[in-house]
Amino acid sequence: MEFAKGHGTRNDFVILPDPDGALPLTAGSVAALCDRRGGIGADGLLRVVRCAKHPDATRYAADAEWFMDYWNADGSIAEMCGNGIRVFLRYLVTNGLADGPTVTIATRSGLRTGTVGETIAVQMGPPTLLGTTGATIGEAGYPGVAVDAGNPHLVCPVPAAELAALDLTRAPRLDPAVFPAGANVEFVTVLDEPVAGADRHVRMRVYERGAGETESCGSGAVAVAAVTLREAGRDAGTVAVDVPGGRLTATVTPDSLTLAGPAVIVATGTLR
Ligand SMILES: N[C@@H](CCC[C@H](N)C(=O)O)C(=O)O
Repeated sequence: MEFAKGHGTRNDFVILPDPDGALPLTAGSVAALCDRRGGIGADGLLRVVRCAKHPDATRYAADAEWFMDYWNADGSIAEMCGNGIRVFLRYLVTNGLADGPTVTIATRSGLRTGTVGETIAVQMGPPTLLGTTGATIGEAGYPGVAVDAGNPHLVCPVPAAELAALDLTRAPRLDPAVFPAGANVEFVTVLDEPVAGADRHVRMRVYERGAGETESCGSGAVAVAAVTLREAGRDAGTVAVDVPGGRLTATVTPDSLTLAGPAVIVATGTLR
């Protein structure tokens, strides 16, 4: 079985081409492939399958050829992955499976259209800011804003000195009444250093549901940008989001959100 490996700002993915949906993927087989010692190693897995061949995507078959079947490293399934979409688009265009530069794919959260160039920009749709809630790490509480970015997020502003010191080796505890299916938790600090072309500049760390601390999370950057702009009293603007793996840029208008950043394929191979 052929595979590829790619990443977007070091949020990394195993890519499995399975146009006809023939692979019997299970939580166990995905977790084994994503295992960094016994498998290929990744934060998640992207199955490249035709919409017409996957039960979660047949309704999109008239509008998109390909479905991003996204799995977290622990074998759980997620609705959305902002870095995964960009890597998925890079894979499609690099392998001649889609004509660029503009490609629409299906996800469990709906159709998404991206533009493939040196970087890849995806129309993510406007996130929904929900109520305030919080996370707990050890004895410390972190108030934040719940955000639906296609998948669930909690955005917690923290001072710069605290951001680097946070222990994200274990999952922050959440209110199960707010997040019955868990959530990705972003901790964010607004930075003073301006970035050309951006209205706001922030630094983010993330604990991803189903993967642990990762070096980047595209949907997390979307959630962070929406919260950052709202707290600045703005309904539009561009936010530069620095993550441990690089920089993402989120541009918000009242009815859209575009996520942009690098996405690369680093290897191809054969599974034994
Ligand atoms: N890394 C992704 C998000 C992947 C899914 C997430 N862990 C979840 O369970 O919702 C991104 O770049 O958005």
